[in-house]
Amino acid sequence: HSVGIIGAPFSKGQPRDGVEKGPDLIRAAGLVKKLKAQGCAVKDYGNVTFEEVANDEPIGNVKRPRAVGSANQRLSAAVHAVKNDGHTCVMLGGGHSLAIGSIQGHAAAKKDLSVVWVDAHADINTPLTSPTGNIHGQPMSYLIHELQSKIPVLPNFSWIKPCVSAKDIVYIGLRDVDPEEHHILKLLGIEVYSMTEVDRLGIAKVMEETCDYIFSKVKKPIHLSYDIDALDPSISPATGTPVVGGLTYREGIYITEHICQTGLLSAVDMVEVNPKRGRTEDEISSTVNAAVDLIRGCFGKLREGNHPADYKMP
Ligand SMILES: N/C(=N\O)NCCC[NH3+]
Ligand SMILES: [Mn+2]
Ligand SMILES: [Mn+2]
Ligand SMILES: [Mn+2]
Repeated sequence: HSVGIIGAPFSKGQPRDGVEKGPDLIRAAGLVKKLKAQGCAVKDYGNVTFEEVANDEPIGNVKRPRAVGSANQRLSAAVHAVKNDGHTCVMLGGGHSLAIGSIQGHAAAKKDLSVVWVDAHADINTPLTSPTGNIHGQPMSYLIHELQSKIPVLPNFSWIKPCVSAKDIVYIGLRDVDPEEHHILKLLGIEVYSMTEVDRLGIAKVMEETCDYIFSKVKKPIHLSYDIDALDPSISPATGTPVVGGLTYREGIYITEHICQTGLLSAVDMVEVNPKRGRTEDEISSTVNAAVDLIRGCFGKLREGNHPADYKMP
């Protein structure tokens, strides 16, 4: 596996700061070294620098539109470059509003994508349905062809081109969905494996059905957007909007192992790690270590163990 890492220390899609510390915390936990140890070629492209935007007044109830739009435009260019260099892109957040730039930049390089969104939340409010106006609850709405008639003009958002079809999206882990989002999911017929389906089917069947669904038509590169709050707060408490009844560590890892074995993973986001939301160092390290382990699972780490193809027994 050839991996390109981008840090996106950005928090303005949501009201709680601290999430901008995610990229460097994940690096400090040894991500690059561990990926190299499991046989990956890794290039760390560093952190995207974001411009300060003054007087970023809300538009309607959409908060910090100019900062979020500008940050995602820069992130989009960075992801596009990593893909053009031939790597699988790992975007370390930062808040989930960054999926706008990550998916846009990925689509600029790869055209048609499948999106697997692992999250307690659907993040599919439009600017007009969002109860809070926080853009990290809205990123998908800016990306989906079928929702474009519902998106108003926003400053610094004009560069965004819708690039994902509703039929190419699968959600896993949902358990805190706004009524307006639920209506959108049903209206668009988007494939959803909420925690109910995870309980009913078990994670193996969920992943089998997910892959059957996204491969039922032509096979497309996979964009895996992983919000750490998909995991149960007992594992990943240091995050902005924890929700009880989440994925176990084992289920979370199974998802990444299964996606890896498809051979189609083309970009992964790991977002919403927020050290300021951990009450103890242990809570922070549990959250950060889970993020690292999930990424390692995306790139071939198996719980049965691994050994290099060229290993020669002494
Ligand atoms: N973690 C969050 N999204 O994934 N928070 C914002 C969405 C709340 N409805
Ligand atoms: Mn955000
Ligand atoms: Mn999210
Ligand atoms: Mn979430």
